[in-house]
Amino acid sequence: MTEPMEILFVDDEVDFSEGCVRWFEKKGHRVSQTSSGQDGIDRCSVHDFDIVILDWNLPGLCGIELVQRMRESNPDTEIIVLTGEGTINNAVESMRLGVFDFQTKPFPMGDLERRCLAAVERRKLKKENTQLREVITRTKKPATTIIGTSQPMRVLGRLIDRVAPRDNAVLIQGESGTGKELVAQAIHSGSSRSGRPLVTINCAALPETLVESELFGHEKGSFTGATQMQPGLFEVADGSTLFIDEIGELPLALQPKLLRVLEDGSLRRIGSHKERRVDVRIVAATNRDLKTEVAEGRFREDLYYRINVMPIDLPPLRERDGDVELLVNHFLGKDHEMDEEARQAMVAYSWPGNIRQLINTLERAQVLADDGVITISDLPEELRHEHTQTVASHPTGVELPKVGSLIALEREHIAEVLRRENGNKSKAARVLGIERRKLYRMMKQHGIEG
Ligand SMILES: Nc1ncnc2c1ncn2[C@@H]1O[C@H](COP(=O)(O)OP(=O)(O)OP(=O)(O)O)[C@@H](O)[C@H]1O
Repeated sequence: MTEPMEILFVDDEVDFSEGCVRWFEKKGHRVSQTSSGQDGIDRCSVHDFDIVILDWNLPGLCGIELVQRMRESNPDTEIIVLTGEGTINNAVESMRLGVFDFQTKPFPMGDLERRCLAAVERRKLKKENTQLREVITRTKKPATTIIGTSQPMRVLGRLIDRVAPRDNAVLIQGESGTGKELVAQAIHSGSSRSGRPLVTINCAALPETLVESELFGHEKGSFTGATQMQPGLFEVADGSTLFIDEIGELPLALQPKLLRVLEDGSLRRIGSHKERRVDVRIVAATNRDLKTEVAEGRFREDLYYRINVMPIDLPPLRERDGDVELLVNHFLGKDHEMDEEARQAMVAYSWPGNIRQLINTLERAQVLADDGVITISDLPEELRHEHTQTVASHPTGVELPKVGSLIALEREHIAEVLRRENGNKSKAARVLGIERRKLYRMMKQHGIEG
């Protein structure tokens, strides 16, 4: 059984095309027909056919013009020319225009179906090529190993194994820097879609106006600056997984459009009337409480339920007993060591910025360390401070339950980084390992003056 194809016959010999339609429909393909070249062009501009089978000599439009206009309005659709009078010149000319095949009637139906299948194969390869090119230029490749053997991380590992092979949407929730992108990558790697690359978009990293065009694509000239047609990341991720990071930042006006793709896989590029179909699994992540966002009218309830089919909550690093040591060993590398006091400070610290903050801290310490040995003096002030407090109040080394609210800690940390960077938000955001927009939002939440 071959995969069903969507085919349009454009031929003014109505008996002939009706015969073709019946034959192809019996084989399970979706087929339509028209006897007018202009109607064929119009249909192609609103529908994404796999193949158009064209007569070369239609009244009103010459073959070359017809092919040119079809290619312009639909560069992805493959064209097969089937004509009563085939001349070498016409065949050469149509091939030059990118037509897949040029055949003369009568042509056996079985052979025509085989040519169609070959054309669809070429269409798939072209699409895969475009996808790969886009993925290489528009996404970065995250690391793949998730480090951690603590109880919550073992539970998480089992959950990922269960969720990955299913095709439902997944919502990953967790504080900033807890590894949401890494988990998304693991889910994708464990799915049947893993042969294709994971495609990523971060809604917080893009200006609101660009999010729509990045996700859904745009046609040439659809807005100022749209000098080239660009497929959206949904099209790039066709057959694969799209990771939508910071989905809580998705503008309210765009949310119905996302809901629609999730419901029936259909979308329209900006500036296009043509409906396209995609087969994309969504993995979304957020560090906002989406339920609150729904309650406060910033996130659509229907979209929330649609993406929250399989929720995964990532624990913050401070709740992963024993994992800090493992992460330190992993990210320290072969060229550096860390003395005992520094290790204790790393373990005792509450890591409001989670693993990302830990990695940044180690990178900084590696630069400062003398002779490759990291000591407490190479660690940032907030770690030294917390360490001193722990040691002072617990000279016997008894494990101390952490005091003070995490929110207060987060506030203090942001304020301190801003102070150190003399109020420069871009630099502070880089040090904190978060996007600038997110820093602004957190400053607002914590009431930190900018
Ligand atoms: N368990 C882990 N093992 C190894 N590396 C990790 C782990 N968790 C996170 N990381 C690393 O920490 C960094 C931050 O992780 P990631 O970007 O996945 O976090 P996030 O939760 O998506 O953050 P944000 O909400 O800010 O986007 C990345 O470099 C990631 O590779």
